[in-house]
Amino acid sequence: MNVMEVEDLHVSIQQKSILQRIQFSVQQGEIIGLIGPNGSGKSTLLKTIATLHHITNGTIRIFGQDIQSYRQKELAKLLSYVPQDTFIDFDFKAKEVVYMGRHVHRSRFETRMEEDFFAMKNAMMQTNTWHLAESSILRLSGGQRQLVLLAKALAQDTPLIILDEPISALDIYFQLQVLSLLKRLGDKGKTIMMVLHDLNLAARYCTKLLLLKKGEVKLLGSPEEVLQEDILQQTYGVHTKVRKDYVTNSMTVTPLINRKRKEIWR
Ligand SMILES: Nc1ncnc2c1ncn2[C@@H]1O[C@H](COP(=O)(O)OP(=O)(O)OP(=O)(O)O)[C@@H](O)[C@H]1O
Repeated sequence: MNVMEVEDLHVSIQQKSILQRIQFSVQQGEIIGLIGPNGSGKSTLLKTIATLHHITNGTIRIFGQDIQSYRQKELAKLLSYVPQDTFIDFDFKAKEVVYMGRHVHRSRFETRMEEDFFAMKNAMMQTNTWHLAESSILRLSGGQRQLVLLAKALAQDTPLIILDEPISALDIYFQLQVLSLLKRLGDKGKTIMMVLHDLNLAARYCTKLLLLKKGEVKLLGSPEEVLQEDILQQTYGVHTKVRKDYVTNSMTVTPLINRKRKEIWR
């Protein structure tokens, strides 16, 4: 089933073209790793899908319907989004932040139901944050806050989950916990699209990689198809060695000194 189709998408911000001719589709259960150099447009693409940026041209369809024709609440039942910046300025308990993910399932004056409690608790258990439920979000570490915001997205219980660098503040234990949780969700039919900078983890946990360069899709394919030495050289300007890791059985990328560019670091 086609969960998302993006057709000839162009996005300009303040008259500057950021995304051009973006075209791809995403099927149910896929875990798409959005990769590409700094400034290539990854966050802009996710924000545009989350309707935070105006579409200059083209179409994004979610479950066959143009995202611009959805009412906000309807779309929030289909798509949850966790931004790169997880700063929260209000003194909420962590569990209250996770409960916010449930708002889309209730009218404004409706009280919380038992199922909201279970969705909140389950999301916090899955992300190893249940012990932080009563803590103020202001007193959590950056990594703990990132996990709580992931829990909020899980509590929202949408078929499509969009995450901007969901493991950027996490130690290696929690990186693997989160990525294997997302993989299990993918196996259960959730569709996930996330920005990752770590190409090795992207190769290991994503079913497909979408490579952006200068606001355009350079390639969409399996990790084997996308992570090729010449493609990485052209996109990142870095010489790499790519091979299959015999422990994880996934592609692994080793960046090497780029002799041609005479870089000064070693
Ligand atoms: N609100 C904005 N106003 C003006 N320019 C913007 C805005 N947001 C992003 N840009 C520009 O759009 C381009 C793409 O930015 P974006 O954040 O999407 O890149 P990215 O691939 O997510 O980068 P990174 O890997 O560094 O997070 C950059 O040149 C950036 O300066």
